[in-house]
Amino acid sequence: MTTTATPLLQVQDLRTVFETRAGRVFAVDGVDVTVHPGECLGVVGESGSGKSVTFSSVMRLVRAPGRIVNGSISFEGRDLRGLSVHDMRRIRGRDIAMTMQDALTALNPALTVGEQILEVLYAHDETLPKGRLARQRAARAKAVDMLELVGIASAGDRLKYYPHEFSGGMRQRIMIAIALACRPKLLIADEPTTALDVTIQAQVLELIADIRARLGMSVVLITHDLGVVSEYCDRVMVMYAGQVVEEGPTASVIREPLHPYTRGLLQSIPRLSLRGQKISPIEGQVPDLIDLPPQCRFYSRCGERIDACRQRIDMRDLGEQRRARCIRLSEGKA
Ligand SMILES: Nc1ncnc2c1ncn2[C@@H]1O[C@H](COP(=O)(O)OP(=O)(O)OP(=O)(O)O)[C@@H](O)[C@H]1O
Ligand code: NI
Repeated sequence: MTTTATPLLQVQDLRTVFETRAGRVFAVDGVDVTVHPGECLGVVGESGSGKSVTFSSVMRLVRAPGRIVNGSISFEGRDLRGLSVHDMRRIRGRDIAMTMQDALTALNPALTVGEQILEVLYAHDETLPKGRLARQRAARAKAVDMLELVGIASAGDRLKYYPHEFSGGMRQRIMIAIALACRPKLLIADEPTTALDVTIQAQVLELIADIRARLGMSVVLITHDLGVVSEYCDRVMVMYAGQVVEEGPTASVIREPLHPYTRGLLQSIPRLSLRGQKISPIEGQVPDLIDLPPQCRFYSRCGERIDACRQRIDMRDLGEQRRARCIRLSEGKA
């Protein structure tokens, strides 16, 4: 990966809102994302920070009452927001695939896993032969390959199983198999492991890393776990209350976090917090995303706040691919 290469995905100033009875929820509020070819980008932040909505917006899968109100989404230089529904469907599955947070609801309970993989292949795989029988045979062979690739034994037989006949970990693998069926250039994995026990978590993550290396694809890994990010991601983007608050190469962000929120996240993880430091969760709650005052969104929870934080805070470019949204950085301390 070189930083000068044209990005695979570039999102600028994305805003996605939900119109609710209580008011307009600014779920994603001015988010920029860059994913380079071949890299793995980690996206972290507490529950409700806008991680899933950001990437559902990229896939144009946000449902009413949600909608994208601003921003550009460019994939290999093509503007995804301007594509027809038909063209967008071709991009999904073929170029970009996303696995959803909840595998059980994301899979269709009424179809066998084989049928679900075949559906994707028939819709997107242009390398399948034309004749009906040859096409069926080739697609089935590919479906078996995909299940084997994600480590499911007796794949040929398992094609006939329904989603509920698999364990949670297996269902995540199946979702990954479906996502990878057309060899996308970008895989967006939304919390692929939260529901799983530690051993299976590691297996699923190793699997994604392995396939990424073999297929040369880019990965966006959405997770609560900075430990996972430190192990698997080249760069990390930290989200808080609908905004990106810090971004940079993983090793340097973990070694020297610039935003107080990132420091808070690190201190709440036993295996990453600095030795001798007390492990402590961040106190307080994420602010209500309706009627946000123009001030640092972390203000109420920040131990380092000053009066000047009560104004609009922009992202600052700090060199060496580091960016953070904290006014105290300009004072030379943060
Ligand atoms: N259907 C909806 N209606 C109203 N608001 C919504 C809806 N879906 C999401 N939101 C708002 O968008 C915010 C961001 O949600 P999102 O799912 O992106 O968070 P997340 O960072 O993925 O959290 P988690 O880690 O729990 O998955 C939520 O806090 C919520 O306020
Ligand atoms: Ni989410």
